[in-house]
Amino acid sequence: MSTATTGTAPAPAVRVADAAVAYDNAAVLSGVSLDVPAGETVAVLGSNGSGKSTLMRAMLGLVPLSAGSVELHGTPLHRFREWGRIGYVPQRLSAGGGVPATVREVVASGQVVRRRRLHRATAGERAAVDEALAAVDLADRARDSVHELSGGQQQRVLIARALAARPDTFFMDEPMAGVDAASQRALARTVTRLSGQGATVVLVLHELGPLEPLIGRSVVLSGGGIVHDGPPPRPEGECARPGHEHVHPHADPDPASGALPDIEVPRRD
Ligand SMILES: Nc1ncnc2c1ncn2[C@@H]1O[C@H](COP(=O)(O)OP(=O)(O)OP(=O)(O)O)[C@@H](O)[C@H]1O
Repeated sequence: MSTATTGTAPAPAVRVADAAVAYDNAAVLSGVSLDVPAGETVAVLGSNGSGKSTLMRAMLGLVPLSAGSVELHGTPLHRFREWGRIGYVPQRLSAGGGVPATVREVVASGQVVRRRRLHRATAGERAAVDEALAAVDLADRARDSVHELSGGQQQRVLIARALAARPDTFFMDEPMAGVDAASQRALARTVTRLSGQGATVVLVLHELGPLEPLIGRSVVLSGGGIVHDGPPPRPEGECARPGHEHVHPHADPDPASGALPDIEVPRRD
């Protein structure tokens, strides 16, 4: 596995430099810059429509930049070829045109990018699929159609699909959305394990939830740009009470960093 280097320091897993994205000429992001060092776990937070998914999709070249650049592991996106290193968990399972697919088939499809050409799965690949299914507690549903699964279970299938290719850099877009509490804890354990193994994990989240102990850095989007990049804002006092559902930077220990807006985080049940 190669990692491009600049001098002696390894290249960041992700480098976004002065990036802008517009849909139909309407700016969604502008002047966004951030580095995610290899091995780091970062949460991207922000209110609905603040551009979290757009930023993640831009990091993967799934939406075009109108300005700026993105590098993955030191390589400009347009030249990046090591897609086997990348595991992407999109926000939700696409309808898929009603094509019947078993849970196992969908999970195994995550390995296609690893394969040079179509061939029967090797024992190692089958083992990786079994491992991924076990990691999300769906081993007993492997033969079922994904369409029979609940939304939360389908989300776990997407996570298993990303795990099956054994990438080292994960992009997860709201992996907790619509996932029951037990699955959320299982996912938190999975992310903890990946992080412990040195993986880079970029998560779009509405709230930190069970992932909170893992998140040392949060990037908060608002008004098309980054308004906070550092330790996650911690709720205190009134805002720490159960049912209080927003994340915002409270007493800022560093007055020089300026005032930061409240970030409303709606509950998603
Ligand atoms: N394909 C698209 N075409 C046009 N506008 C889009 C498209 N995708 C997103 N947008 C708009 O861009 C803005 C940012 O959307 P995005 O999904 O990135 O935000 P988000 O922070 O991930 O929101 P949410 O928390 O609701 O998922 C929104 O105003 C959205 O309506």
